[in-house]
Amino acid sequence: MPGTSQAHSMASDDPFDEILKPPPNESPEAFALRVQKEEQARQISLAIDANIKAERQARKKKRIVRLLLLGQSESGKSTTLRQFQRLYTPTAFREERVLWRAIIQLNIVRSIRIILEALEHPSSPQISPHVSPKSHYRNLSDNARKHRRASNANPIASTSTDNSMYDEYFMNGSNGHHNGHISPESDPDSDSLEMYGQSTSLLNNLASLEALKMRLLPLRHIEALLVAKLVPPNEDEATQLPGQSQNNGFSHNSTSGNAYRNQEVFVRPGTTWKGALARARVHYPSAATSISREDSDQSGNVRPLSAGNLGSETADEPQEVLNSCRMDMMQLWADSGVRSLLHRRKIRLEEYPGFFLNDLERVTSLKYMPTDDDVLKARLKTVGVAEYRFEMEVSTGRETGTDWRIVDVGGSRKTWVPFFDDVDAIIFLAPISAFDQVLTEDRSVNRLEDSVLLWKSVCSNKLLANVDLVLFLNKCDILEAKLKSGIKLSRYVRTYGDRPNDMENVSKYLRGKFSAIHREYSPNPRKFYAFCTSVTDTATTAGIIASVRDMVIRQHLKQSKLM
Ligand SMILES: Nc1nc2c(ncn2[C@@H]2O[C@H](COP(=O)(O)OP(=O)(O)OP(=O)(O)O)[C@@H](O)[C@H]2O)c(=O)[nH]1
Ligand SMILES: [Mg+2]
Repeated sequence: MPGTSQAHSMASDDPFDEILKPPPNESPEAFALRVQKEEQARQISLAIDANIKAERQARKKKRIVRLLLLGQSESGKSTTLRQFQRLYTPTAFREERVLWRAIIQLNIVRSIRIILEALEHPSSPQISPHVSPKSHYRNLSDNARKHRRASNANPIASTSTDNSMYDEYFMNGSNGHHNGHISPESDPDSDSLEMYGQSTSLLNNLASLEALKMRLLPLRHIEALLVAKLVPPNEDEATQLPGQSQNNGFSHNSTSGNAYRNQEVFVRPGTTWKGALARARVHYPSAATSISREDSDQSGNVRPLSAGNLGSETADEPQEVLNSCRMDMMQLWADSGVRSLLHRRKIRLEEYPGFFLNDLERVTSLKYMPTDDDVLKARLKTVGVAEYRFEMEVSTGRETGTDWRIVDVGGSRKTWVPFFDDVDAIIFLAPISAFDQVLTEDRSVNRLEDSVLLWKSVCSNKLLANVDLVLFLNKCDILEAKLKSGIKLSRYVRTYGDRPNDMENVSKYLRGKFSAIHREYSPNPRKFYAFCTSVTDTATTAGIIASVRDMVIRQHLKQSKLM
């Protein structure tokens, strides 16, 4: 019979042969049925093969868009990235929220330390990095300033060494003086605790202040615990104080408030994260993976968004300590004398990154779990360059299935250039609220000036000539509060003149300046996209990010010659 002969003709060393071969006395009907079934199975197998092939081809064709986030330290790059994640990979974002609790704990301890150190040194010079120093900026020679500007503001563009630009756009360009940076005058030398000693204030009762400080001592212990958990053991830089390595005239000894304030905990993409993540035993879907280019030889380097090896503890010692110190912390922050000392020293803690003192009751509760807003407000400095990859989880129409690569860079601008290749768009963040502040890393440089020079070098960079630039004039909420509190833009930006010191006029003015630089310095004409943003605000940022997403996709299609 045909079936029998076919079966017998097959190689006899196949172990399935004996089992699968047709029965020797197979009837013609059974034979026909068997052949029919075999054909059906073959068709199914072919269909499966075709499916796999189609999927593979679809994956190949899948859109990969690359977005680069640029801007000075503390401009809001990582926060913008977190907004993308919150919107497009909400599951991963939610699962990571627990990890941010440790960062928030550290942020709280840091704020309290800043207050305590301001009390320790009531008569030291005004040291807030958030206010231009009284005289040092003006005392720098032009050459020294130019040198600092060149090394700080233009490291990414070899063609951009012209530092007169800030003056041109923001100063009375005619006289060439740098007197646009008029620092608010204060008289710190006359500070003493007694002069803040309002009758009800802690500062009026030094014994109770000392007792309160003693009760807050455990905060130092948990700070050390948190730093040890977050920072890899062989990482010196994280605990080194900038003032120690560079004598810039502002360095204090390590016990001073300034030194402490300059010290920031950061995370660096690297292998330690992998082990840390394993210990945390938190599941991260592939959507939230990050690959460090700096460590590209160490492939498969998967970690959560810069949050570290935290969150797995059932008994959370830092949270317990914070909980037990809550009344003292609240008393300290609410104290009228303390507030007036901080005010006089121009330490505006509310504007500092990672400020949670107004939420102490909630965030120190034992069951505290960070909200979306808390995660966006938390401060964790990025060091190095990390590429975060995710596929949009939620359906967003034609963008479904797009693979996003968002590159978030940290302070070291030397590492930016390799990422200018193959970019679809750049979001440049300029924190315009910082017009009266100086860089933490170089207190001779005004933050707005730094942003302007950086914007110019990005606009003029030839590698980016065909890349769409999106400008976020960020921290508009802080800007508005500053203007309302009476801080005048014209004291720092002379060319602002006597225009009204309100949000509408100030933002319009700054937008115009940034736009002019874009127009003048772009190698080829291109569109100018600019938004006034407060990227910590979820509601307003969602709309802006949707616009950016559409723009980036359009740009990507254009570049792929699909449009
Ligand atoms: N109030 C307010 N805070 C903001 C805004 N944007 C960012 N922040 C806060 O500012 C801090 C710094 O933001 P990051 O996103 O960490 O800044 P970054 O540019 O990534 O800084 P580096 O990692 O040092 O380069 C964080 O605590 C944010 O919550 C804003 O628009 N308004
Ligand atoms: Mg960052």
